[in-house]
Amino acid sequence: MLELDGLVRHFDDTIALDRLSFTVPRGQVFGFLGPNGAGKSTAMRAVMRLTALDAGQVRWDGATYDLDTCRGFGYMPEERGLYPTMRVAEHLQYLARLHGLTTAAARQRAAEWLARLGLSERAQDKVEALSLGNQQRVQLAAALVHEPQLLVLDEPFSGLDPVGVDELAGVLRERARAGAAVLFSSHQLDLVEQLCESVAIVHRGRCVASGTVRELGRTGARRVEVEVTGDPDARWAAALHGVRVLGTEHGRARLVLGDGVDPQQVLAAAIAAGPVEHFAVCSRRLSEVFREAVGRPLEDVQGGVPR
Ligand SMILES: Nc1ncnc2c1ncn2[C@@H]1O[C@H](COP(=O)(O)OP(=O)(O)OP(=O)(O)O)[C@@H](O)[C@H]1O
Repeated sequence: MLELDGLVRHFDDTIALDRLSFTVPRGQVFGFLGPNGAGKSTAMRAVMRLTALDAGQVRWDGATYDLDTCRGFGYMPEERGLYPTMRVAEHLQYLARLHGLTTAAARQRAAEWLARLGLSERAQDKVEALSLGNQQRVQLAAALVHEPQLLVLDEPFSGLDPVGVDELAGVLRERARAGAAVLFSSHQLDLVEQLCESVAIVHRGRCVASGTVRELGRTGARRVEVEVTGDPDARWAAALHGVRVLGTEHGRARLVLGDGVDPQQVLAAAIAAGPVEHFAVCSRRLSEVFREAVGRPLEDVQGGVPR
């Protein structure tokens, strides 16, 4: 288990981490979310002992640890750090050796991970000859090559094509099933919602929401998704007390119900407005949880259209 406990980090007048605390259990793919500049990369660098803390502690399996322990972790930094003129396979073997593998094991693992990430044919190419997305795959292979028990990945999905996204999601699930703790940052909330059991949302250096995606979705005002034939914008709902139309998507309106509003009353109003094609009481989406947690309601950001 990885524990971030009251982390504080200042850069001159900027407070990058402001008593940040959350826990990443083993066996989970854990999403680390937050707006630009919220403190995600700084927190990940602190986990890897690459930045000093003004206060707080990071613990792995209950104990503080040194830089040497970090060599056993898998880390993909925000600033990608490969040697451009090294050949892909040679580069991975070199990094695997740095993580303590024997020459033979390094060669074997490098070949396995290149195959897994679809890069076997590029093994003898120089890193700089690869597209950005493929360089990213090499960087991921570098974080995975020693099959670490803790993976810390800073925006690992950015720049990957949809096949690459699926492959990486599969790899992260597999590592978690093998007992590793997997912490990654992302701005792709739909992907995080599908992939992660739990998330932490950081804003201005503080954890403003954390828990399982399911629990977080259940908190807050209830949502209703409804489709009335001929009225995709749910004009009928605007007149209902305590009901707000968040937006429409594919002909279905998403409504927020205030305290004490009974979904059955809303259903009755929908039926009165016309034939009801669809009606469902639903949880908050992660994108809605996120926007509310960072203080930017959905309608302020997207003109009311949920995505
Ligand atoms: N080396 C540094 N010197 C000065 N300020 C820094 C430094 N590193 C980070 N900061 C500041 O700390 C705050 C947190 O930055 P950080 O990079 O951790 O955010 P982030 O959540 O990773 O953002 P993004 O999603 O844009 O990558 C920002 O205000 C940033 O400008």
